[in-house]
Amino acid sequence: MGFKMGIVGLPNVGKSTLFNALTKTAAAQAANFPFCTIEPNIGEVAVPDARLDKLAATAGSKQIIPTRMTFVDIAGLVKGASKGEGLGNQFLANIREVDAIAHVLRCFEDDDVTHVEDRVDPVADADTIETELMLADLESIEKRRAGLVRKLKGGDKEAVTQDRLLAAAQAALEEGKPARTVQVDAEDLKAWKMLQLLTSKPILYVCNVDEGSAGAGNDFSARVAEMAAEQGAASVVISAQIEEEISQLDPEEAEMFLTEMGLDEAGLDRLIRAGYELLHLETYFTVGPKEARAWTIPAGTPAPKAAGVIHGDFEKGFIRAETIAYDDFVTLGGEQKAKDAGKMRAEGKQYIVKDGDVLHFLFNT
Ligand SMILES: Nc1ncnc2c1ncn2[C@@H]1O[C@H](COP(=O)(O)OP(=O)(O)OP(=O)(O)O)[C@@H](O)[C@H]1O
Ligand SMILES: [Mg+2]
Repeated sequence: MGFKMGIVGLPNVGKSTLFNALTKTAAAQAANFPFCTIEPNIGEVAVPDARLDKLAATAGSKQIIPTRMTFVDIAGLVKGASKGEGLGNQFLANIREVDAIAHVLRCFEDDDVTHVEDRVDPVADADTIETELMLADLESIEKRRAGLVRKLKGGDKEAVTQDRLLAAAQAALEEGKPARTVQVDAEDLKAWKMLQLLTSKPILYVCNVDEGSAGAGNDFSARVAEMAAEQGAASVVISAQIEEEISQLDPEEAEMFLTEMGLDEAGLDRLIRAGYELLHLETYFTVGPKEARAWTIPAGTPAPKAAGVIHGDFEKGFIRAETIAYDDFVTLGGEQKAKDAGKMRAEGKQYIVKDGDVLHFLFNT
């Protein structure tokens, strides 16, 4: 499956620095000039989950394999981007392809680091980007609706749904509201997602603050948090520069460094988890002596589909899932003991997997 989070924002706000920190590489060129990034950088990031370590310790698993999420570092956008300014439309396709947006906002003062608009104002920056995305959506909606006219005359059912959804998005956008404010019925969700509207994607604001504000945030990030709350969006505070430094350290050094800075965990972990929540993703585990492994599923996934994440055959030949809740597994002391205590359930095809389930799939091939 794979879930993709796009890193979006004005040029030179720290997107590539953040990407490098997340992927613990120097894969993306990060430098103090606008439009440093042109081609998107794509990287997979382990989703931190303390439960996985506990499960591995309980079962004596040799290897720990976290689940992963993809981040895409996208070129910076500027005012007029929807009309071709800056890198123009090139980046829009990159944004269309992601499942959610991490919108990086500059929340640090530093006269040496260029701001494309020569001032630090994250709320205005957020507005600049959102406006461009809304304009791009409006333009693409107009084009697409014009392209549907013939099919609509023919009564094509799919076209009718598409046009109805596009019209709803258009109405919101014309009122200056992003497409994500449109209430979509459950049965339309799939078609809605297929429209890939830029402003329909869930958004997480990332406040890139100065080193000293990594713990408590600053006035800029407080204003972003306020704006996010008004929109019903999430925001996290992070210092991309510090995170990049921490990501280069070995785990013990990193822990010491975090303590020194008064942080209880790396901002990246919070960011990755926030992204996971934003996408309504959940985790189930497979645990044995060889490995303890985490797998990602959308919330509400039935057992056979969850099995299919491991292998298509698991889904096709699904018989049942031996299921132990995470807490039972850990407090009772592993699979056998949980089973002895009557805490292993045999779940069938209708079972909706719960976050934290430890599963063992039985299947036919
Ligand atoms: N929290 C921070 N505090 C101070 N400087 C920072 C911080 N985060 C990033 N920077 C600096 O800002 C500059 C731009 O960073 P980066 O290249 O990551 O931006 P970008 O958003 O990817 O830009 P572009 O859109 O041009 O690709 C770099 O010099 C980086 O070191
Ligand atoms: Mg960059």
